[in-house]
Amino acid sequence: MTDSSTADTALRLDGATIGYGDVAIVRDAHLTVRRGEALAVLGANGSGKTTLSRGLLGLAAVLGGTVEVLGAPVGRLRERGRVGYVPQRHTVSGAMPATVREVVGVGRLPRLGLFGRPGPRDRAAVADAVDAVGLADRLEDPVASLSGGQQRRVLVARALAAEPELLVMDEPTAGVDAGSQEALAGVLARVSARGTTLVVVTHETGPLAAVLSRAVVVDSGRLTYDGPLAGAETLAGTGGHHHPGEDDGPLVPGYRLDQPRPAPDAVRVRNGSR
Ligand SMILES: Nc1ncnc2c1ncn2[C@@H]1O[C@H](COP(=O)(O)OP(=O)(O)OP(=O)(O)O)[C@@H](O)[C@H]1O
Repeated sequence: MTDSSTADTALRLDGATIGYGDVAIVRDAHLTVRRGEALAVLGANGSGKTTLSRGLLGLAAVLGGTVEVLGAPVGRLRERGRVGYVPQRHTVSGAMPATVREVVGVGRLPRLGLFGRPGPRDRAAVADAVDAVGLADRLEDPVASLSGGQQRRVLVARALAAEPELLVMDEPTAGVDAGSQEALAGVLARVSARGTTLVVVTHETGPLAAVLSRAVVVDSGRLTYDGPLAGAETLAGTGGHHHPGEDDGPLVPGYRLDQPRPAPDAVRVRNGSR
C-alpha cells in the first residue's frame, strides 16, 4: 500500500489475482504506478506478463484483490479512450482493404460522442498519431501493402489516436525490423515525454531501454522484482536465484528470455495454474 493520491496514480494493484475462468495465473500482485511512469513488464515465456497486462484492460478476470486503473476499478472507467492497448503479435489482417488513415481512425472512435462525427480535432489527432509513428507518407496506402513492422506501428498509431492517458503494449518490438524498432522507441520516448503512462510487456528491453525507467519481473505468476530497469537483470526468469556469472547473459540491454536457459540451481516457483 502506498500513500500516493489517486490523482497521481495511473495503476494500483493491491493483492491482485488475475486469470481466466477460475484459474489464477498472476497471484497476489502489489504494484503502484504513478502517472507518467514508463514500466517494463519482464519475465519468461508463460510467466503471466500478458495476463497481467490484460488484467489492466478488463480482458482477463480479477479473481481477487483490486485492480484500479486511472482511479477507477478496472472495467468501471467510463471513457474508454483513456486507456490504449496494442495487443501481442498482431498485425493488421492482410485481407483488410483499409488504408492507414482508416485503421488509425478507428482508434479515435472512443473519443467521439454517441453519433459523433469526426471533427477537425479528431482528424488532427489521427494525422498526428500517424506522423508520430513515422508513416505520414503512407496515410492513404492500404495497410496490407506495409511490412509487418510498419503494420505494428499502424496499430500503435491506432492506440495513440485516442490520446490515451495510459498506453499498454504487449511485445511491441517482437518480430519488428530494426528500422521500425528504432521508430517505435522514438515514438514511445515522445509519448512518455508528454506525460502518458506506459506499460510495456517485453522480452527484449534493448530497443526500449532508454524509454523504460522501471521494471517489474513476473515469474510463475508472481511479481519477483520491482525497481530500476537495470536491476531487473539479476532476477528476471530465475525467480531470484540468479548467481552473477552464470552463463545466462545479461537482461539489460538486449536481454532475451526466449532462448533455452540453464535451469537455475534452486527449484523454480511452482508454475501455477492455481
Ligand atoms: N485465455 C486463456 N485461458 C486460460 N489460460 C490462459 C489463457 N491465456 C493464457 N493462459 C495461460 O496463462 C499462463 C500465462 O500466459 P501469459 O500469456 O500471460 O504469459 P506470458 O508471460 O505473456 O508469456 P509469453 O511471453 O509466451 O507471451 C500460461 O500458462 C497460459 O497457458
